[in-house]
This record gives sequence, C-alpha cells and structure tokens, in this order.
Amino acid sequence: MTFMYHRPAMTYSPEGTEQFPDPEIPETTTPPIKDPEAETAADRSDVLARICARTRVDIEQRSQIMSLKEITARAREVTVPTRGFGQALQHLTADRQVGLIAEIKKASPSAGILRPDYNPVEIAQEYQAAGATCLSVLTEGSCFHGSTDDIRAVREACSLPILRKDFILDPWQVHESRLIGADCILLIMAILTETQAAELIAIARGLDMDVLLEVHDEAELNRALALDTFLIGINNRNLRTLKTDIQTTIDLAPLVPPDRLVVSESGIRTQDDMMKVGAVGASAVLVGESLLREPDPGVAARRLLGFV
Ligand SMILES: O=C(O)c1ccccc1NCC(=O)[C@H](O)[C@H](O)COP(=O)(O)O
Repeated sequence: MTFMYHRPAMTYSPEGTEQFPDPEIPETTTPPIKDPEAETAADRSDVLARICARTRVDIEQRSQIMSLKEITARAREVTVPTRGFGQALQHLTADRQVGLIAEIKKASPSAGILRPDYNPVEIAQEYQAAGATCLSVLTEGSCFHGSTDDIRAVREACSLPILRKDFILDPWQVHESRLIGADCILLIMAILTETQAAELIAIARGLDMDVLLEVHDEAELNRALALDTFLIGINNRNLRTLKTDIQTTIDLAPLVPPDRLVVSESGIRTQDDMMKVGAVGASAVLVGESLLREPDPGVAARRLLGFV
C-alpha cells in the first residue's frame, strides 16, 4: 500500500497578519518545577510517567472550565490556514538536503535550565534568519517551562511552520493546538496505544494540522508504520534514561519505507551528526539543546547548517 500524504494548503503569511480568535483557553494548572535538575537527578527513570500524570490532571481540570465540545467547536471555527509543516520538509527532501527543525525551550528534564533569560520570540527570529526550515516550540510547563503563549508569540513574529512539542494524550489538547497556532503536533508512541494515536491523528487531520509520530525502538516504529501518518520522528533519546545516541536513527531509519519522511530527534550536536543521520535517510533533524546552550542560537544554527 502506498501511503497517501494528506496535506493542508501551504500558506506562508507575512508576520503579524494572521488573526487567531482569542478563545480564552483556561490556563494550565501545573506550575514549573523550580529546579528540574534536582528533581530528575532524584528520579530520572519515570520522568515520562510523571509528566503524563501531571498532564492528565491538567487536562481534566481545564476541560471542566472549557468542555471538549466547546473547544472542538472553537477549533473548527479557525480560518487561518496552517503553514504546511510536512510540505516544507518534503521540499527539502526533493533537493536532497537535511532540514533543520530548530527547537525553542527554556529547560528540559535532562539539561535543567538552558536559558534563564528565555525569549522565545528572539530565538525564533534568529533561527528563521539562520535558515531553519521549521520551528519546534515546547509548551509543556512543569519540566520544560513552556507555555501555549510561547507558540502564539512565535507565530506572530515568524513565518516558519511550527511544531507544538508537548505530551499530547487527549483530543482536548489537539483542538487546543489548532487554537494556539500550531501547524503540527508531536505524538509519542511510547505513551499512546495505536487506537489512541489513530484518534488523535484523525482529529489533527480534520483541523489541517500535520502529525510527527515519535518512536524510539523497532516495536514502536512498527506500531507507528501501521498508522496513517507521513512524518516519523526517531527520537535518539531514551525517555527512561534520558541518554541520547544517534545510533538509534542509524539503526531504525533504514527500516522506514521511502514513502514516509524521517526526522532524527535529540542529541544532534554537529554537522557530522547531521551528515550521519542524513546518510541513513533522515530528511530533517530536530535540534534544541546544542543550539540553546550557545550564547547566540542563531549563529549556532548557521554553523550546524554549514553556513559559517
Ligand atoms: O529532553 C529531555 O530531557 C526530555 C525528557 C523527557 C521527555 C522528553 C524530553 N525531551 C524532548 C525531546 O525529545 C527534545 O526536546 C528534542 O528532541 C530536542 O532534543 P535536543 O536537541 O537533545 O534538545
């Protein structure tokens, strides 16, 4: 069976001209953990389980303020077109280039606080000027110190397609993603059954968003390939130990059929890393920490892309 790539119309709008409705989505109830390093050092192994548990509580509380029915209706009313995340990556593949999805986050469980003076808009503009193909914005609050406001602000200031990087478990969050201006959502096979993933994919499609389906091992990859989705993210990070190894992409990318597009995620530090994952079929890399640790993430992105 040849995979049929559903694709929303690609529309790059000039900055600041898109008007998203303001549906007054209830704010998250999970405050940031003040020192993620201290917490994860004590208990790294179940960080994923803890993030998911917090997320479930958060959705439960917020959906009591704005019901699933209401947020669904509001998301369906959005008329601003999505920006074609998958299509932007597909164009690169045609040119045999490895694209950069440049990530914006203040902190992570493995790295702690990356940028105390976090300014997502400034970083996004630097990445765009440096030649990134797409952006990834962390919106998870408790461990990554992100917020849905970060996507809204970045979208206003940049024209690149945006991935909402979060721990999406529930249809409520998919509708929320469209309302805040995401063009693509991340779904993580390690935390979803096939049935759940299929439901979330169908909702995202219905709202014209792309889906990046993340896997870390062969079993997850096989489950992902059974689903109707084009973008396969191979996460080089083991989400239990939090260690990264690009050998994960080197092992798994050759198993992905050529009608899918591979994104290699996490632990990419150098051009050499990019070339290694490109050589086994990755069309793009998703890079955060190694850029955000630098004083000027835009210069670091240029260096990674070989422009300086
Ligand atoms: O980064 C973490 O510590 C982490 C912990 C638990 C779940 C997810 C986590 N990271 C998400 C990611 O995979 C990265 O944000 C993304 O792939 C970029 O990776 P990097 O370039 O290594 O920042």
